[in-house]
Amino acid sequence: MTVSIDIPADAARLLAAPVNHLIDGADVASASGATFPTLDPSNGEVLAQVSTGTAEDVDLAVAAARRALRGPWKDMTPGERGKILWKIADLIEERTDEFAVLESLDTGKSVTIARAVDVPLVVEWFRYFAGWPSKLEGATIPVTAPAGPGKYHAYTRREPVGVVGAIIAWNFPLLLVSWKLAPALAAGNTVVLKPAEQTPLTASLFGQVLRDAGVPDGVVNIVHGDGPGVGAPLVAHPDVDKISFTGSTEVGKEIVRAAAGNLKKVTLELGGKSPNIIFADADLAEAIPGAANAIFFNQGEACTAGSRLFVHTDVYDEVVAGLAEIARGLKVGRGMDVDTVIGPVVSDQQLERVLGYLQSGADEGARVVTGGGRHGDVGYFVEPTILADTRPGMRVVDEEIFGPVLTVQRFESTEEVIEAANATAYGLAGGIWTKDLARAHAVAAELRAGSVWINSYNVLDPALPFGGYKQSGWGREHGVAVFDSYTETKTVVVPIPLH
Ligand SMILES: NC(=O)C1=CN([C@@H]2O[C@H](COP(=O)(O)OP(=O)(O)OC[C@H]3O[C@@H](n4cnc5c(N)ncnc54)[C@H](O)[C@@H]3O)[C@@H](O)[C@H]2O)C=CC1
Ligand SMILES: O=C(O)/C=C/C=C(\O)C(=O)O
Repeated sequence: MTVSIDIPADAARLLAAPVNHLIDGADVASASGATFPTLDPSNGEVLAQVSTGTAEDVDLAVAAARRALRGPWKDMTPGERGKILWKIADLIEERTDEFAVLESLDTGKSVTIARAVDVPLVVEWFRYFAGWPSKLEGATIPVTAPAGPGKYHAYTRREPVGVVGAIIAWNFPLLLVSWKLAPALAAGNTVVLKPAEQTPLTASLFGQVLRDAGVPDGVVNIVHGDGPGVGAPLVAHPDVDKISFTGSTEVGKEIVRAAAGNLKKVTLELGGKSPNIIFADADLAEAIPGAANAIFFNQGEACTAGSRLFVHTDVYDEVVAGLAEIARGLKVGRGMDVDTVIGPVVSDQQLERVLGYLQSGADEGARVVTGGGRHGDVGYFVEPTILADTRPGMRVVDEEIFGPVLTVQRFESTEEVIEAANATAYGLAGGIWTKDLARAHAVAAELRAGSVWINSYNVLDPALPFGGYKQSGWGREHGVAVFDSYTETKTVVVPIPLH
């Protein structure tokens, strides 16, 4: 019998009222008064009405964020900022069920996974960055030119970049909020957040948490709406100092062009088509479920998804058979059913995209081992799919699908698989499964990717730098590395006369 989760009372209240913007600490409707519906991807029904932002709302939010840079936020000690970030973590943790349910309803993902993975990770992200405000140090630097040593005292300060525009995607809506806001706030910036139009709910609940945590008005502003209506004016805004973006490579390129007006800083966390390599000596009892999880986690809607599997020819048939057995056993269903593993993809548009890829794979000669089509005829469900005997040049191999679809290719030599793994426009992540750790490290060094997991996959941590080579992005998120893009370094020089 399928057990479904009930909607907690607080979450139900949020769904009943219009989901508004948060501007200068106030819950406000759009200047235009317009709204749009956010839908439940398991059945296409309306979950809530959301205010539709425009450039006018963006202007108000940016002005509030600019003012807040000069307000009480600026005068707080690093310790006070750290305490606020820790408080945000505590409040999210207390409201785990509410956040998990809203995330599941809005994205379609499993509520069980949202509760066990998404929300706890968000809490960890805020706790990790709560420790950083007091550790953002400059340096004292000895100078040689133009004067001799000892004549000048020179030091650096780490200062906030200023107003950050954070534009995020729909696959991990709350987690992406934490990836952008925790470091931005730790460094003393103020923020205008634009959630994805498909998944506005947890950002709205997060807005309530901010007030309860004592974040001063205007430090974080949230404007809902679509890319052209809200994202584009935010990127083009002359009073925004930095854009931090997670989404498609195509929009990432548009953002780079649009940010040129005031040469605002841009960091991009974009798409991927990550290789996952199983060598003949791998522990297949680990590698096969590991490869399945690498693609099917979050319905394949993960930028890091291990979507191109390379298997040594000696174990190819065994691996493909093992993967097919796992894929056939995955429970596809509503995210709100506790035993669901594969929920619907986020929207009808995403469903059409994924089905289009499945059709092109079939047309181009991929062998459908299991899955290959839509699951049911209500909601946006896709069957967990394994396409074997695929090759470069097929769209399913070359392009990011962002659904539960794995392509499998055969290889014989290490050199051959390194070349094939790197033959992609992307460079976000990769996986290597082998008992030969010397080979694993050698191959890890050759992969052109920002994260490589050995005998594991998708291990993410707030302390570990994360980002892409090639067209997977610019800059690094998480860890100390993220502060390169959330702070400006100021050099201060003063003469120190001897008398
Ligand atoms: N790197 C990642 O984690 C993600 C990658 N994708 C990839 O992108 C594909 C399409 O998904 P979409 O939702 O259409 O991604 P998208 O890149 O269009 O949307 C991501 C965010 O960018 C905003 N946006 C769209 N156009 C904009 C513009 N001109 N200026 C500023 N902001 C803009 C959207 O409103 C949303 O908040 C997916 O199938 C997947 O391949 C999608 C989501 C996340
Ligand atoms: O593994 C996780 O919990 C989260 C992964 C997030 C991404 O891969 C993403 O942002 O797409």
